[in-house]
Amino acid sequence: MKSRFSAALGVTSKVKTGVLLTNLGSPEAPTAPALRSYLREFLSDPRVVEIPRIIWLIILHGIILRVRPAKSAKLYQSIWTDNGAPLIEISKKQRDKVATRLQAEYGEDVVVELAMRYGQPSISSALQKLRQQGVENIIVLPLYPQYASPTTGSTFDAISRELTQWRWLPNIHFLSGYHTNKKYIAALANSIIEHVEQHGQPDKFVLSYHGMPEAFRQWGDPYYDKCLETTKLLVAQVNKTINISEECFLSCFQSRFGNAPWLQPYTDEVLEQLPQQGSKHIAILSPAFSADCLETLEELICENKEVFIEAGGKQYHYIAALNERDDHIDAIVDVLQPALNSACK
Ligand SMILES: C=CC1=C(C)c2cc3[nH]c(cc4nc(cc5[nH]c(cc1n2)c(C)c5CCC(=O)O)C(CCC(=O)O)=C4C)c(C)c3C=C
Ligand SMILES: [Fe+2]
Ligand SMILES: [Fe+2]
Repeated sequence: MKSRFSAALGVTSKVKTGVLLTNLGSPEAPTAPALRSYLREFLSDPRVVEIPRIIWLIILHGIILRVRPAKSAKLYQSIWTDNGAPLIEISKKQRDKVATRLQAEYGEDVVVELAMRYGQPSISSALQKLRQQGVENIIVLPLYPQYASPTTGSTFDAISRELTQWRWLPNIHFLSGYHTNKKYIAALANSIIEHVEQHGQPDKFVLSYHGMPEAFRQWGDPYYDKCLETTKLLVAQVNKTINISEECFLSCFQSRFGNAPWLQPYTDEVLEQLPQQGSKHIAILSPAFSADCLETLEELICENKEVFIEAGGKQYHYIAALNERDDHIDAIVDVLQPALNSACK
C-alpha cells in the first residue's frame, strides 16, 4: 500500500520511515577558499559562538576568516585521503552498514540517509531526499553520543529550519544523545581491551573529549556531566574484563578555540604533566567522536603526541574512534531501535 506521502507526491515507493544520521561535516577541499566557506557557516552558528552577534561578526569577518582558513587548510591537507575528508568517508560507511542492518530487520520500509550540519551532504538535501521517497516518519540521530547545544542542539535547529518550508510534516523523532547506551559503552570498552591485548597496559588511559567554552556549562549545557558519566560507565565496563584501577583513566578536553576558558583539564596540559608524574606510556582515545576526524587524526595523533614526547613521554598510542566497527553499528542500531519499533509497528 502506498503511504499518504508517496500518494500525494505521485511516487510509487512503499517506503515509510526514514532514518537520518548526521554529523558535523568537513570542508569540500583542503584549501583556504573551501575552509573559508566551511568556517563561515560553522562559526556563524549562534549555538557555536555565543558572544554578542554584532561583535562576533566583526571579529569573524575582520580577523578569523582572514587568518584561520589558510592555517586550517594545512591541517586538513595532512589528513585528506583520495576519498576526501575522513569524517565524510567514515560517515558514509556507517550509513551503508546501518542501512544494511535495518533493511535486513525491517525490510524496504526503512531508508537511511546521511547529512552534515555544515557543508555537504546538507541537512536540507537529505531531508528532501527522504520526502521524495515518501517517508511518513523521520528519525534523526546526530552521531554525537553526549548531547551538547553547539552540536546536537544546532542540528535540531537546522532540521527545524528546513521543515518550516514543508507544508505537510512527517512524524519527527529527534534522538538527542546516547552517552549511557550499553552497546556504545561496550564498543568503547572493546576498543580499549583490544588495545591492551595488542600493546600491553599503559600507565594511563587519556579520554580526551572535544571541549567547549566553560561558560556554556555554567549556563546549563549538560555536555560536561555527560562526558564524565560516559567515562564512569566505561571504566566499570572495562573492569568486567581486565582489572584496571579507576585512577588509570583521566578525562580531559581538547580543541580549545579563542581566549575564553574552556572545559578543563585541557588535554595538552594533561599530556605535558603526565611524564613528570611518572606516566610515560599512555593510550589516548576520544569517546565523543563517533568518527575519526581532524580533531583526532591531526590534533590527537600528531600535535598532542609531540607535546607528550617533548615532555619526556615514551609510548603514545591512539585508540581509533568507533568508526564503522561492527559493535559500533550494533550500538547505533540499538539507539534507533525504540523509535523504529514504534514507527514500524
Ligand atoms: C568555536 C567553537 C567550537 C565549539 C563550541 C565546538 C564544539 C564541538 N565541536 C565538536 C566536534 C567537532 N569539531 C570539529 C572541528 C572544529 N571545531 C571548531 C570549533 C568549535 N567546536 C572548529 C573551528 C573546527 C574546525 C577545524 C579547525 O579549523 O580547527 C570536528 C572535525 C571536523 C572535521 O572535518 O574533521 C568535529 C567532529 C563537538 C563534539 C563539540 C562540542 C561538544
Ligand atoms: Fe568543534
Ligand atoms: Fe583542533
